Formats: sequence, C-alpha cells, structure tokens
Amino acid sequence: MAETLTTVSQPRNGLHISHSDSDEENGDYNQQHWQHNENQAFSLAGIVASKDFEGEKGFFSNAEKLKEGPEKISLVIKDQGEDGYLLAEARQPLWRKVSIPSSLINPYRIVIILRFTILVFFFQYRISTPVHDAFALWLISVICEVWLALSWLLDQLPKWFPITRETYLDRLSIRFEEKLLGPVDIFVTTADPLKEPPIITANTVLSVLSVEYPAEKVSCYVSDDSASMLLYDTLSETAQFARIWVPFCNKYNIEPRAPESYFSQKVDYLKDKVHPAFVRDRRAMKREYEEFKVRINVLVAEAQKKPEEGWVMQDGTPWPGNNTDDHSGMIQVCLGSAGAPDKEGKELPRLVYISREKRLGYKHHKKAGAMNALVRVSAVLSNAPFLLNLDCDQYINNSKVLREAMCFLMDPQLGKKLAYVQFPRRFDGIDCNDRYANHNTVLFDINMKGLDGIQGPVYVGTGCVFNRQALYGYKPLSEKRSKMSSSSWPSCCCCSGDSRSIFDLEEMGEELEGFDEQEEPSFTSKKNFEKRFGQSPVFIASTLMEDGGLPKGINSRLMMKEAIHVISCGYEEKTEWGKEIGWLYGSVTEDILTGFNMHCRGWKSVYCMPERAAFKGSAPINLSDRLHQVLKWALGSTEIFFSGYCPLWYGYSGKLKWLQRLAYTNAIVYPFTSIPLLVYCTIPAVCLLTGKFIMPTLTTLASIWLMALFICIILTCVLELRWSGVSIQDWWRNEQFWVIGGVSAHLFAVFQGLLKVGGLDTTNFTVREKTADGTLLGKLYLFKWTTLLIPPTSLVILNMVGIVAGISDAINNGYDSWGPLFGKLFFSFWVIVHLYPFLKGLMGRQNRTPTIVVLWSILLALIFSMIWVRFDVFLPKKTGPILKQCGVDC
Ligand SMILES: O=c1ccn([C@@H]2O[C@H](COP(=O)(O)OP(=O)(O)O[C@H]3O[C@H](CO)[C@@H](O)[C@H](O)[C@H]3O)[C@@H](O)[C@H]2O)c(=O)[nH]1
Ligand SMILES: [Mn+2]
Repeated sequence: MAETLTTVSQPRNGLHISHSDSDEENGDYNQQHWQHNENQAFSLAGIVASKDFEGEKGFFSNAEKLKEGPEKISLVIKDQGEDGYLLAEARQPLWRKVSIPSSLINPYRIVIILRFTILVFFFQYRISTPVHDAFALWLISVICEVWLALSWLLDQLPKWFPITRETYLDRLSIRFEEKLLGPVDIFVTTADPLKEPPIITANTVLSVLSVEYPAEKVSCYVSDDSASMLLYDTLSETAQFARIWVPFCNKYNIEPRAPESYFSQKVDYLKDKVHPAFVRDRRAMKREYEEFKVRINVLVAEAQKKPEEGWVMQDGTPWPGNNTDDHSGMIQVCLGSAGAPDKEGKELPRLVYISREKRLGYKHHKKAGAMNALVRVSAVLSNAPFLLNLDCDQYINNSKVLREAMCFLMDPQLGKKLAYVQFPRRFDGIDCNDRYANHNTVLFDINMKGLDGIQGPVYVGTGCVFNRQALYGYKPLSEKRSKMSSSSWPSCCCCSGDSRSIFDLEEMGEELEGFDEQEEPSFTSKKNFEKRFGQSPVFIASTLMEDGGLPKGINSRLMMKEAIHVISCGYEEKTEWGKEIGWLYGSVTEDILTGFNMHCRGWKSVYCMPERAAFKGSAPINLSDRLHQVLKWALGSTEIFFSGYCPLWYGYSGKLKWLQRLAYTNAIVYPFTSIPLLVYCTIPAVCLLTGKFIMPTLTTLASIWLMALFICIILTCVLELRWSGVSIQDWWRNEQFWVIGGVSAHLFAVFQGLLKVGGLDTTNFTVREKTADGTLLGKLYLFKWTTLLIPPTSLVILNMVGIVAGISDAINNGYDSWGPLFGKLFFSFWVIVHLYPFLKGLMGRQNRTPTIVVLWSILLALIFSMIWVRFDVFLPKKTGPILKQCGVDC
C-alpha cells in the first residue's frame, strides 16, 4: 500500500484538507486531528492530599521530566491509484441521517392533525353542553380534559421529525489513523460504597479500561464523594486486575468487557467456532475474576466497622478521608503510563482516584459538583477534548462506543456545533415484565429520536460523550473565542488574534508565578478568565486549547499541585461554575438543566443508538425505590420550573429551536399534569357513587366525535409504535407507569417543589441503592412503606368501592340504569387497569398471585353479596308499598 506521509502543524480550527461540498448534516469529509501531550502527569505515584502542600513536602517520589514540546502529528494520506478505493471510502461521511420512511411517518402526521382537529370540535361540543345537574363535576372534568389535551400536544409536537442515525466505524478507522483519534477523559462518579457496592464500580472501571480505543487516549477518573478508603483500595485491586483483564478482552475481542456481566453470559463450548485456547483462557480468567471478587469482598467485609482511630493506609499513614464531610482533596494515580503496562507489556489507559475536598460550610452540590471537579482536574492532568460521563453502575456494554461517538464529534462540520452525543440508557436485571417501566422505552426509543430530528436529545445524566469546550460556557465554534469581545466575553478588550498566547505557559516559564507578572492588557483579560473559571492559571490555559492536550512547559509536580487546587472546596466561590459553566447547580436533575443551557447557546446534540447497546446500568426494581427515583426526577423538574431556567421564559436571546423549547417545557412541566390526572382518576368513582355523570346524554353527533377521537388516539399510538419499533407491551407499561407515577410521585414533587420555593422543604435525596446481584429479582418484591403509596392506594380503593356501589345501585334500580352505568364502569376500570402493577407491587411477594386473586375475590364477593343483599332488599321493596298501603289501610 503506497502511502504518503505528510506532516502538518497544528492550525487553529483543525486542518481542512479536502474540498467537500456536502453540508454539515451529512458529515462531509475533512481531516481533523488532535494534538495531545499524553501522560504528562501520570508518571506520579503516591496519594496526594492538599495539606501536604502546605508543608511543601513533595509527595512525588518519581516525578518525571516532561516530554518536551507537542508532538507533531502525522497525517497519513492514502495514495491515489490502486488504493483509490480507500481514499474514496475515507471521503465518505462518517455517519448518515436515516429518516423514517415517509410511508410510516406521513400517516402518523396526518393522524396527529386529525386528532388535533377532532379535539377542537370535541371541546367545542363539551363546552357548549354543560351537565346541569352536575355542573361542578362537568366543569372540573372539562378543565382536566383541556389540561390533559395540552399536555398531549406538548408531548406530541416534538415527535414530528423523528430520525435515526447510522455510523460507519470502518470509515472512521480509514480516515483517522489510531493516532489521530480524539482523546477521551472518562468520568465515573461514586458517592457511597455501601449503597453502591465496590464490585459494581470495579466492573464499570474495568469496562472503561478495556474499551476498544487507543489506550494512550483514554483516561479514567473515578470520583469518590464518600472519601472512602474502601473504594480507594478497590481501585488499586482493580488496576492490578486490569493488567490481565484488558489483554484478555483485546485478544478475544469479547463483549461486554465488564467481567461480571461477561461471565454471566452462557457460552456454548460445543459450537465449532470456539477455539480450545479460548476455552482454556476463559476458564483461567473466570477463576482470576472469582479471586478478584473474593479480594474485594474481603475489603468490603473489613470496611464494615470503622476502627476508633480511623482508617489507616497500608503504609501506616492515616487515611485523609476519615471524616467524609470534612477532608482534604485526594488524588491517586492508580494506573499511569510509567509503571503500568499490562501483562503483555502494552500500555493501559490511565486510572485516577479523585476525592474532592469537602469542608463543613461549603456546599458540595452532589453529582454536579463532583462532575465539575472532575472537569477541572482532568483538564489539568490530561485535558482530552472529549469527556464521557458514567454513573458508577453504568458499564460500557459495547466496547466500540467511543468510536461511535467520534463519528459525530470528529466530523469536521457537525463536530463544531456538537455539544454531546447521548446514548440510550439500557438496563440489566429488570424483571421480564418490566412491571414499573424501568426500561423507559418510550423515552429512549420514541421521544429521543424525535428530539434528534430537531436540535438534539436531552442529556440524561449518564452515557454521554461531551465536547469539553461546550462545558466551558462558550457558544459553538463559529462564534466562539475568536470573537471573545462579543457577548460571551463582555469586558475582554485585548483578545485580538490568537487568544492562546495570552496564557502561553511556555513564555512564563515553569513556575506559576509567571502569571502574576503579566503586563497590563493581559492582566484584565486574565481577571475575566479568573472570574469565570477560578484562580487556576493552568486550568485557564487548558480551556484555551481547543483540541485538548496540555500546555507545554509545566512539570508534573506543578500539575499535581494545581490538580489538588482545582478540587478544593472553595475553588468555585465567585466563579461561574454551576451557573454558566460545567454542570449546572440548583436542581436535583442537573442533567436536564445542563443540556438545556447548552441547547440555548445554540449547541446541537446527537442521539446515537448502536445495535449493541452502548451502556448498561442498574435500575430500581421495587415499587418504592422506583417511585422515589421518579419523585426525584419530577422534583428536579419542578425546581427548574420555579428557577430562573424555566424553558417557558428562559433563553429567548439564544438559539433554541421552538420545538426543542416545547420539548424542554414538556420535560419541566410534566409533574403538574399529575393534578388533572388525579382528578380524572377520582371522577369515575365519584360518578359511580353519586349516580351523576360528566357528560349529558350523548347525541348522535357527539358520539361520532367521541368515537372518532378514540379511533385517532388508538391510531396515533399504533402508528407511533410502527415507526419506532417499540412493542405494545412496552408502551402499555409506560402508560400504566405514567398514571402510577403521576398520581403519586409527580404529585408529591409538585407540592415539595412549592414548599421548596417557600423555603419550607428540606428533602434530601441520598444515592439510590444499587444491587450487585442484578440477576436476582429478590428486590422486586421488597416492600417499603412510603407516603407516596397513599394516593394510588386510595384511588384503587375508591374506584373499587365505586364499582361495587354502582353495580349494586343498578341492580337496585332495575335494568334501565345498566346503560349509563356501563360508561361509568368503563372509566373506573380504566383507572384500576392502569394502577394494576401498583396493586401488584403493593401485595409484595408473599404468595404473589394468590394475594391478588384474594383481592379480586374479595371484590367479586362484595359485588355478589351486594347483589344478593339488594335482591333481598329488592323483594320487600316491591312488596313494601303494598305493606305500607296495608299499614295505612289497616
Ligand atoms: O453527592 C453525590 C451524589 C451522587 N453522585 C453520583 O451520581 C450518580 C447518580 O446518582 P444515583 O443515586 O444513581 O441517581 P439516579 O436516580 O440513578 O440518577 C439518575 O438521575 C440523575 C438526575 O437526573 C442523573 O444525574 C443520573 O446520572 C441518573 O443516573 C451516581 O453515580 C452517584 O454516585 C455523586 O457523585 N455525588
Ligand atoms: Mn443511577
């Protein structure tokens, strides 16, 4: 293969070799490359705590001189000629937008319009025909109907342009040599080793370390908000185990690369493809993994009881994090380039343990705060241009996932405007019926595809690859720093030309003090940068490196010192962190808020659904935990609603597309729909009990409107399922859980949100508990009482009583009343059917089906006994008047 090697130096906005005329939406061909000074800080070993700097004693036993200067990047351009094919192939786009076939989408759109039109006529009829003997009931139900219809519209419109996308990983490899792929910093957040078992985190970390990507381009940062020595020890063990696990993964190209889930898969050794060497190695590896697990379990067991004098590290020094809420920042490089090749001598990705400083009196802002600390510390230590964010229980299930993301992020056109690539969340260990709609299929397979066709999917908190620059509060590249004097940098007067030179560390020599000796003009802009990013010159310098990489000329000791500095608890004071940059504070759903702010700035996002699920995580599978999770999300939304960031009135100066705004509005106001929902679930019971109804006797025209409406509702659903490929069962689960969550968690969220606004609520969410044995469903039947259960329980009882009362009443009043009763019963059954999974959850495990059967039997028994009683009453009733007459007469 003839190759021409061309060396190019680094231009500002990436190098444009070719001449494509295709537009951004199709990912045209241009070359881009990434300059990266790898591993500078990773030759360090030893735990670093901020207090150690106070005494100025170095912790860096084997601190290494840095490699000098940025490496020049070689671009390989395949020669024309026999390899013309490759060149042609490399010029092809890296991804393609796949529209939904118009035969599927157009009928869907037509039905939506039809449904909307019919709704208008329906409401015209509803409003013009009040029920006079039940006016209040009628009024309430009409208000609820209008409200629900609006919420439907809010949910429906953003699904107008659904798309899917296709990536071409082979073209990515042809176009970008391994060396040219963009480096990625991967963040794993943990907060509590008791609720988040270390073995789960270890699995996530192992899946990261063995990801199919050049090892020198991957750094894994594990954030530990609990400052637990258990996690720290676990990571050291994990680093050791990675030395044999990673080569095994690469050798046999296995999936997934999280050992727990890999070994729980069945392998058919009788299949002819299985090589004997593989069988042998797999067995050996399985044994190794079991031993690894035993070691972790020993650590966990040891960690159960904290010694009085606190934890002590292996070398005898006390553990700096003995007080979880008040401790210094800690950084430990568990795997670095220097001393950490794998068993076969190949380089491993870097693995860094981070525990940010915590002090009493400083808000730590939970996950968002942890993420921001990670953004800064990684900027100082590796500064990869891309970031992947994972919860500790979300492992990489598709080892090519980083390449998938690069197909978009490294696209020379789209990449400039792309804030993040979001992958769907998929889960392990959910009961096969998915009783509480944990898979969230409707969100991940319908709504997100719809958003992808507008401005991009919302950020869901995990499984998302970011463009680092998008987190720094900039607008997309075209109007970014080169025009810093404009809006985003109001008082910056001196940034003509290449802003990078302002903070070129090289000019300032190795010591940071160099920054303090800046001349006047740079000084003002330096002040602006500090106001924004905080007082770290190294960090500020790193933000100016558009393509990542570390500034040259600072040594690793300084880097570590800066790293500790940027994770100190006071670092964010008087800066824009959490307000304009990084993960935003102020809501328990920091994810929606952060993504929303990026979209407001004009960034796009992309939804990527590789065939093999990209990530997998755990989900709360029992009723109470699930309701609490939904409560947390809904409360997060109400918080945003009452904050300054409500999509109804925030960000009109920006570049948010209006359908995208509708989608965000929907994501924020949905908890409020719980109010009409609750009312509407109560109405049928009230109707049955009072014998009134929300509608007057139907005219023929009215029944036609009603029928048409029902048909349209069913049709939209059917057509939606057809274009999205979602199964009817998943959809139904989602409907059910929408009602269950609506009348419990969402409702509470609304009130707690209101209380919070009034400063009265102090709800604190702790970390959700994750189970290590994802395959065991024991927890599904775990029953914990929470107040969340009250409203749905009451609804069930109320409607059951209503049914009983209604039926007995009808029996009492003769067969004429069965007609109107049918309508009321229908609505009541509708409520009960939706709440059915809730009812099952309420029953708990003890004799699963029997209890439910018992319950139903009680209901039926009630009905029949009522019938019997009524018949009994019925007989004297008929004779009653006669008797009475008799009595009068006699
Ligand atoms: O003080 C904290 C609290 C939490 N976490 C981490 O944050 C992640 C999410 O917390 P979890 O308790 O698992 O919450 P979930 O309900 O599963 O969170 C979902 O919803 C959140 C809010 O929308 C998102 O941020 C999450 O990514 C998403 O998984 C976990 O890795 C935690 O370790 C921290 O690092 N520090
Ligand atoms: Mn989680």
